[in-house]
Amino acid sequence: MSQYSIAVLAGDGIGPEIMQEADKVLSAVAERFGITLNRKAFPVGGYAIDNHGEALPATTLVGCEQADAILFGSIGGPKWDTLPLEQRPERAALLTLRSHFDLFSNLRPARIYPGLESLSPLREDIAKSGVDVLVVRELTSGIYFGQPKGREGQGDEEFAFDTMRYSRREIQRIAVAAFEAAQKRKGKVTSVDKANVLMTSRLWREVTEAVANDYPDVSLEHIYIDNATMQVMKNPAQFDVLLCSNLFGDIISDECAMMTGSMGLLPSASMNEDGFGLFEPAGGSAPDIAGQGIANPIAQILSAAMMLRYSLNQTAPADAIEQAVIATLEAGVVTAELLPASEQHRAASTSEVGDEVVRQLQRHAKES
Ligand SMILES: NC(=O)C1=CN([C@@H]2O[C@H](COP(=O)(O)OP(=O)(O)OC[C@H]3O[C@@H](n4cnc5c(N)ncnc54)[C@H](O)[C@@H]3O)[C@@H](O)[C@H]2O)C=CC1
Ligand SMILES: CC(C)CC(=O)C(=O)O
Ligand SMILES: [Mg+2]
Repeated sequence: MSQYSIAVLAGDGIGPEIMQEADKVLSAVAERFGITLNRKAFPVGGYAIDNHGEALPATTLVGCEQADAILFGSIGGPKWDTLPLEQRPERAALLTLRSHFDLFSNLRPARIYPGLESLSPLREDIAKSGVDVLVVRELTSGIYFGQPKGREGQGDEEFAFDTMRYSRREIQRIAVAAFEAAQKRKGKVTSVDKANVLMTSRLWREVTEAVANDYPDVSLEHIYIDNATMQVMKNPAQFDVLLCSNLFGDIISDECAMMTGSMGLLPSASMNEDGFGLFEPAGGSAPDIAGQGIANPIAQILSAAMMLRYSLNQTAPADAIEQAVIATLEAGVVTAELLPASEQHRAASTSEVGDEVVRQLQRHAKES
């Protein structure tokens, strides 16, 4: 029997609430497909600072090293915002994990499913135009990691600086990931940059064009980030794979999430060259809605599906979860943020959505 070990890092804010629903779904899918998914929870983020004195305790890192994959919730929140940058949960835990495991390839798929266009805030004709975008974001370099960064000077002369830095090798490997993804999709890569002002973007263009020569079946176009944010609203169906640096991918993937209706719908996979990965919702800890039982658990559930697909090579269970999620949305079992003000009375809670995904999984098992 296939057996896997998963390090579960729920984190802060809505993290533990939505992780509980992903856990239910993993139990159901394991039972249906006869696989063993051993999950072990580890502290991370603000919770770990409060209870263990640091955002990424050594036991958590070792637990992740010993696992086949990491299922991550979200971290951070107002309570830890005033800590020095290097101690904050986002940098001390999440960026450290990404860097430690060399998780350079971040996949963020955003799709408006036929029949579910009403969930999108986009105008109906745009929502119905066939929106299916994969953001491929470089995740371990660029301005989030470049050195030097810091603050110097005093008074009005005080200044702060970050360094945006990319090597040829770093651009090349994420470009290859984008082209290979495009080969399995519609065969189009749109590379997002700011080559009219940034040196890193000029190198980015040069390298992506060189990589494109190895993929004659995939077309490559370039777009400036400012125009890209506009085009995603105006005509998202023109895009297949959006290849982005760390910063631009962070920004545009939130926009792509909203195209589908909610930040709470967008899962992500962060992979290294060995196929090891961390799987997490693209959004954050949502402190504005945490603790109310109203957060959308779908991004966390779909992240678990991506984990099964990409790190554990369990395609059928991953497909089954994705189908159960679509069936749940089609059945209208959705959290409040997906509904207009006039329909708030029919909003489902976080756990009701998780229960419905499990029910749909079990229903489809009986039918098949
Ligand atoms: N991977 C991670 O752990 C990330 C952590 N963060 C951290 O999270 C905290 C909050 O950051 P924000 O900028 O507010 O971004 P956020 O993504 O947490 O929230 C932005 C908006 O989306 C909504 N939202 C997000 N997830 C949702 C869900 N599952 N269901 C329904 N609505 C949802 C929130 O309620 C909020 O209105 C910060 O401390 C930030 O640094 C931010 C992004 C990623
Ligand atoms: C800590 C941040 C870089 C996380 C984030 O916003 C993201 O990965 O989308
Ligand atoms: Mg982000």
